[in-house]
Amino acid sequence: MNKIAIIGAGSMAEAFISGILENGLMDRKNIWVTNHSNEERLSYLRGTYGVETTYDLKALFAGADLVMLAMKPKDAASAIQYIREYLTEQMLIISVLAGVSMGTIEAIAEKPLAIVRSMPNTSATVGKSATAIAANARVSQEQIEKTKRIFETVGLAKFVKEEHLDAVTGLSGSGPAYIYYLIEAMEKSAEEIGLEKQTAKELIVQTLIGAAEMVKKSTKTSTQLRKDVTSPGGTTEAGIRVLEESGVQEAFISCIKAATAQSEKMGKALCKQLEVKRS
Ligand SMILES: NC(=O)C1=CN([C@@H]2O[C@H](COP(=O)(O)OP(=O)(O)OC[C@H]3O[C@@H](n4cnc5c(N)ncnc54)[C@H](OP(=O)(O)O)[C@@H]3O)[C@@H](O)[C@H]2O)C=CC1
Ligand SMILES: O=C(O)[C@@H]1CCC=N1
Repeated sequence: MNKIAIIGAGSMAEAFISGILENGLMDRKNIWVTNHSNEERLSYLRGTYGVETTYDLKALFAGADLVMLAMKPKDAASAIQYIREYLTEQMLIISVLAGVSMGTIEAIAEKPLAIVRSMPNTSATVGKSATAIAANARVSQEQIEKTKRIFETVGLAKFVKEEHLDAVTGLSGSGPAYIYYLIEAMEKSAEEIGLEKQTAKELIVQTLIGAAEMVKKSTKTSTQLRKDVTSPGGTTEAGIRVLEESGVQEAFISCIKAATAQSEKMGKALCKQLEVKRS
């Protein structure tokens, strides 16, 4: 791989920089990063990872065959407009923007582009992202393979149809937050029932890892695995009864649907913003 220009220097950008370097996929001198205006952040990335940082667009894009869009969706229109003259059809554009379609990116850039749209999650920071990726028709087989290699440096990478990416965003993009929410509840209850904080944390973490491994490796369904824990008249039955009475499973389903709808809404809002600008 030649050179990547990363536009946006936040947590997602850092996860990819770290993953690419740890896996020896690219030389640090070929990873170039820019952001809107936070020079301190660029200095941190330069100091920590030895990557190149700049606000000089000519230098940023010179020889770049990969461009990663890693700003917030609300900043996408202005950021892409700002760099559009440097984007070419030969480059591969990798987007991690929630809710922003490949068509919208081309519309902002006002030119056809080879784009992959992805939805990773913050577990990319520890190489454990669950990432879904879609590619448009201009992306070559070689670029698909490149993309897969890049995303596999931060975890699991699965190709899906673009129409499924909003649902993926609601499910696994936001997913870590749902799990942290559950962990918060487990931590609070551990404190209330008098368990020592550090011990409780270790037990909670191992319980989550163990349950995840069971779902991954067992041939049983998650429903069956839950039933296996639940002895008749026992503790789990008493606990699950409270969850059922409180409609917790339905609430989780509504939560994922709401996040999916929000991803769709964010994409539409950006389209509207563009229409308003043009009219
Ligand atoms: N966080 C998450 O869980 C996930 C996020 N995503 C997606 O990843 C993207 C990035 O998220 P995250 O890393 O959390 O965001 P951060 O807020 O951490 O970082 C955003 C970065 O974008 C930069 N930026 C803003 N405007 C511009 C511009 N005009 N030109 C260049 N850079 C600009 C900011 O620079 P400055 O600091 O100078 O303003 C900052 O470096 C989002 O689109 C999000 O939807 C995808 C999956 C999961
Ligand atoms: O909350 C968000 O919009 C981003 C996208 C997926 C996770 N975080």
